[in-house]
Amino acid sequence: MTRLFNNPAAFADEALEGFAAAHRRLVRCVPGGVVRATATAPGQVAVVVGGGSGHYPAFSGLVGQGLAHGAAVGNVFASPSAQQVHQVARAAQSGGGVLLAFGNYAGDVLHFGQAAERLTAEGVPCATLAVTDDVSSAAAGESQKRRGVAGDLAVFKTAAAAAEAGLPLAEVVRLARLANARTRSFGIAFSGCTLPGADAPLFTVPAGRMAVGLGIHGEPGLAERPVPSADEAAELLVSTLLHELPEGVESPRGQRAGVILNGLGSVRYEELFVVYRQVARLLAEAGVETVDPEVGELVTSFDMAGVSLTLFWLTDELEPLWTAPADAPAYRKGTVAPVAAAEPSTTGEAPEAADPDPVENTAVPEASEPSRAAARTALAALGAIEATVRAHADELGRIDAVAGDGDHGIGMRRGSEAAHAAGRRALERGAGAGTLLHHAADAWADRAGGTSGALWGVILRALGTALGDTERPDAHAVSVGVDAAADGVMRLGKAETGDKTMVDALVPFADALSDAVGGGAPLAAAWDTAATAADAAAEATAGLLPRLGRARPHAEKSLGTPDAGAVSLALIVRAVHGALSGSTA
Ligand SMILES: Nc1ncnc2c1ncn2[C@@H]1O[C@H](COP(=O)(O)OP(=O)(O)O)[C@@H](O)[C@H]1O
Ligand SMILES: O=C(COP(=O)(O)O)[C@@H](O)CO
Repeated sequence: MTRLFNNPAAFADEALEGFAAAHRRLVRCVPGGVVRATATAPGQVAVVVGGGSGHYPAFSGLVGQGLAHGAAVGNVFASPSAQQVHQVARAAQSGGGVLLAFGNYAGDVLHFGQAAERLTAEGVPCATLAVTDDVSSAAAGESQKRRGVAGDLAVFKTAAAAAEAGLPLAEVVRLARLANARTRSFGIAFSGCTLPGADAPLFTVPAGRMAVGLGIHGEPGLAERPVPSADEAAELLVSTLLHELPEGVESPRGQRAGVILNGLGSVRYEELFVVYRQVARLLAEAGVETVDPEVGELVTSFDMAGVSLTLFWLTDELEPLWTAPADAPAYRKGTVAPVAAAEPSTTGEAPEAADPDPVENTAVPEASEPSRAAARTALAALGAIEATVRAHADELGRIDAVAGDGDHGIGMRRGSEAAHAAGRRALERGAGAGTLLHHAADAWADRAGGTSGALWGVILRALGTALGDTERPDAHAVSVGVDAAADGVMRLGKAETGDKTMVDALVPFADALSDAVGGGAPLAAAWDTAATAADAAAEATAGLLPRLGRARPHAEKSLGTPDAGAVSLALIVRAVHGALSGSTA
């Protein structure tokens, strides 16, 4: 239970503010997250990590000498936005290029990927790496689908120590990839976590049982077993990881391994040590030499009662990177060489150099009167979207919690509120429909983060591009925009119909709209027909098994429950129909 909070929606921002105030010697806040407060050598590669809040010390607590140069910090259990990642990377980089490293989650992959594209286009060499250490989240042959959990630390530490040693970006990336390929984690849980403001945990485990194969976002485990003794828990963790050795490790005997026994949030340190006692014995029996083991909370999930074990199979070149000194708020090792506090100039960018507010600082292109009239309708539609998302936020969170992380309502609410506010400011400045929707798109993606934030940004941007600022948009233009939105979502998210995502509501909606418009129906009537199709299609996702995203490892659990993103899309297009019916567009 998270007991101390003010406004749950502000929890992540307020926690970050307090964290930075407590660790001023080591970190400083920049828009989007934190960077080192200490100077970085010019030309050094910057390792920028990040992810959602709720996992402390991941990710902000791992920023400091010998560890990350910056962390982009998202909302609770939601990836930071591309804009946040970009801002943190600009502030952290010092001329040697940037490695963006994060756990392999859909939202992180989308947003860090977009930020990387933007940095590269600006001339900052940039690479990305998604950590995939969780053996329970996909089979060994599909390791690229695995989630990133406590093995994040092994990969981040390797990359950062390589950067600190002055290696160029290509070498830092190679070593970080090698570390990822040789890191495996597995966990168990006794109870789920409760998000700030929520009145129930994201999952529960019956008394006397434990969940096996946990995630770090309150995803339920993949199986249940009786609660073991500490020694039996150690046996399960060790045997599972020894069962799946990485390529290049034929047998555990004679190997050297970094070890992380990680508490997920409410397992006490003494309990961890009792378990570690047996972990160490079993590894020794198997002939594994442990190197600098870590026992403590390294990647948490609020107050979740759980434990995970990570083995980082070392090589001669990885071991010195694992044992290298570091000084971060939540991770200290050895003694780092003293360095001066960072001057804005040593980070390559002034810390205040945030991306300008797109609405306040971008010239609003001239728009025709018919397009400004359409912009008023678009704003009314954004208002209707905000209202319907607010009214259904709890329900969307509950649907998402069945097999996902329960944050869909929170993210959609943040995004829709920001989009409506940005649209209002754009209209006040005389924007046409296209520009208004572009501003709303950027605001949604930036404020919401997460998978749906990136995808709703794509939807609104595609619509804005189709409507433009000069013509009076007709039903055909709107339908073309919706088709482009569906194409854009599938291109970015790589989901197809049948994967149990929002695509399963968006594509039928786009097709039905296009058919009705092609048949001569006026926009409001065509939209009505299409919204009905989207509703039916969203309901029908209850019968699908997820093949992508957070829910995929829990496919069976999600059977019988519709996809949260498909449901929110159907609710939204129904609400927009109300706004269109009242307009002359
Ligand atoms: N690759 C994808 N393509 C399209 N939609 C996706 C994809 N992955 C997930 N989604 C949609 O995103 C929804 C979850 O959104 P959100 O709560 O923001 O996710 P997360 O917390 O996983 O980032 C899912 O219900 C699904 O509809
Ligand atoms: O939840 C996280 C990011 O994944 P999403 O797919 O955006 O939910 C985050 O906590 C781990 O980085």
